[in-house]
Amino acid sequence: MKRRHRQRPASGSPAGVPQLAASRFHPWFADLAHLSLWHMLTRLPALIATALRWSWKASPRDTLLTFGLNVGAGVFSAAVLTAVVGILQGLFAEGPTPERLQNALPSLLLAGGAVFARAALRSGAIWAQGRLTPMVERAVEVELVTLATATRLEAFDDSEWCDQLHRARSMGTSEAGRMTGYTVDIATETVSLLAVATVVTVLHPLLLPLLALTVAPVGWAAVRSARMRYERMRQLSTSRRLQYMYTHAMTERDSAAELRAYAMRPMLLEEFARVADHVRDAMVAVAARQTSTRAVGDVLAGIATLATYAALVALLLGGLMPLAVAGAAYVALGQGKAALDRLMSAVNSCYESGLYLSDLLDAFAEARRRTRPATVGKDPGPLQELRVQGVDFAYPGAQANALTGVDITVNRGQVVALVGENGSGKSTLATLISGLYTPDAGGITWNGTDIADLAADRLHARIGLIRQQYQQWPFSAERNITMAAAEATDPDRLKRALRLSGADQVVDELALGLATPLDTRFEGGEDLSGGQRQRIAAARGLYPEADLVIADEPTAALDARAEERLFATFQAAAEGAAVLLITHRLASTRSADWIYVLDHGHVVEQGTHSDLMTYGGLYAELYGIQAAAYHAPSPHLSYDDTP
Ligand SMILES: Nc1ncnc2c1ncn2[C@@H]1O[C@H](COP(=O)(O)OP(=O)(O)OP(=O)(O)O)[C@@H](O)[C@H]1O
Repeated sequence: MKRRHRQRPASGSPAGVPQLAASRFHPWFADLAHLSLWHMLTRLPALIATALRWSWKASPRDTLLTFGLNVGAGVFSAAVLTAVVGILQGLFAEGPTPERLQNALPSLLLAGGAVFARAALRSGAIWAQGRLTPMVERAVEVELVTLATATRLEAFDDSEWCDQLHRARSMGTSEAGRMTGYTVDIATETVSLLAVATVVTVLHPLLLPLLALTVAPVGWAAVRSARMRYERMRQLSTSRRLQYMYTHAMTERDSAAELRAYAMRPMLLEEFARVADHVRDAMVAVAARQTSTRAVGDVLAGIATLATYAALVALLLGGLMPLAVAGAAYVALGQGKAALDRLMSAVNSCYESGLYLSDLLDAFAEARRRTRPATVGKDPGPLQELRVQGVDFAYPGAQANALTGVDITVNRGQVVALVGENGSGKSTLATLISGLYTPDAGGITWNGTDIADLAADRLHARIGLIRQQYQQWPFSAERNITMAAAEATDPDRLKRALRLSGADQVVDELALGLATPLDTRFEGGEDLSGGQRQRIAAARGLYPEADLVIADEPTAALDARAEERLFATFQAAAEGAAVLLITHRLASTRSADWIYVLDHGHVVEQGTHSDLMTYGGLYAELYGIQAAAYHAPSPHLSYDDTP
């Protein structure tokens, strides 16, 4: 028996509001809040390489253009700086003014040309990057949905995988696009900084250490302030999740009716206000710390700048540096500081985005691990016999098995019923038989071959599934039944499925008939009643003309006439196929060829209706309870029929 390991709840919920379970949604915030610059710089190359690989995959041409043009623009920035040095040297040289102007003219022309070239390259780079970012986003989004939809169903019962996928979907794909921009910024600013470093070294060897002195506090302050941002995100992530949950519950259509019917508004508003106050207080507290750290950074940067300029003046007064060089150094140091500021910001952002990108790539790898190719395996062939032998199954993280040692057989031409009380394992068994879950022990065979060895796509094509919890897709009524593109629809099969399920009456009442979108968010979209939805779901299961129809509570929402019609359909369907029927309506199991009774995941009884009634066990008891309800005397009505 499996044991569930409960996670300790995360702190961060305001008093009086339920504690949220620990979030795995923002695992990076804690790391980032304690990050050292060195750690960041050592991991950065690998993250940048990953971003470049995706950019290249998305569009080699735009990647080359984006980086080439940006780096080119950085080189022309260096040319501008060199020209400025030339201009200053020309202007501050000895001699009459016209001569000095003439000396400065070539540098002036060079500066003008370089500024023009830089602007042209920047425009080109912005255009190329504007194309590249959506291409990268598209590439990762397509990869994500391609891989996520191929994973096996049980992956979605694992909350760790669901969190990982949610994170990849909501953060990874957008951050992957941004990462390209940050990588470009790092390349551009590195070129600018190298250019400044080269120019100042040429001007005077002492200027390079002075440049380093000026920029060090800027770098320190940038890393500190980023760390505080992460710290704030970490502190608030639980409250933000709570806020999101409450906002969702108070503004969505699904919860709107209950919110009003149960007069939940005051209670929800009060809890929401408590969470909002908590967020506000935390923000205010962090803002104070952030301001003081930023002030320290600014003061240090100011002191360093003053020291640098004092050193420049000292060099100037000591006759160690001509005035023109000092002027150029002043300009260069200012540019170097600005370039480093931008570089540090790009490094921070790139690192953060890179973590989400690596998270996304981990999700890709995890999805591949959880996938079994649908097309690999044998063809199941028409069903003769389906056997479930000694099957055990537990949901991931569940305390107990949902099924233990289950044996059942379904033969072609039979209607086999699964009955049992709530939670006894009927739906789980149906899901295993349809090949969506894999048993932990035992096996399920289709004509003697384990279904794990069959091609999943061909197996699914032979099974018509009417699920207990069916999804109404934001598609037309037709596509909600065929689950395929319009051009792939088989009109005869569609007509048959509509007739057998009773969905024909539903479609007749829709304004646009089969073309009506079953979602009011679409133009002409309509909503269906619970029973109408169930008829559509039944038609979906009957459309494939399958060898095995698995019907899990197919009539729970149907009216008496529709229910009778659907059960008759199953009887008829069984003539050419097999039907596995799960139902609590025991009147309809009387005519089943065989009945299995499940209790706490075990098959506890089996036989025909009369066998089980004679046996006098759980089935007879449940049947008796239902029958008694129909025989019970009523002041207004009296039924003398059994169910
Ligand atoms: N996705 C899931 N993750 C974890 N446990 C699950 C999941 N689905 C079902 N269970 C558990 O497995 C057991 C069997 O559930 P199952 O849905 O198969 O019962 P059932 O017989 O179909 O019930 P009902 O008559 O209410 O539809 C129950 O204890 C249930 O709580």
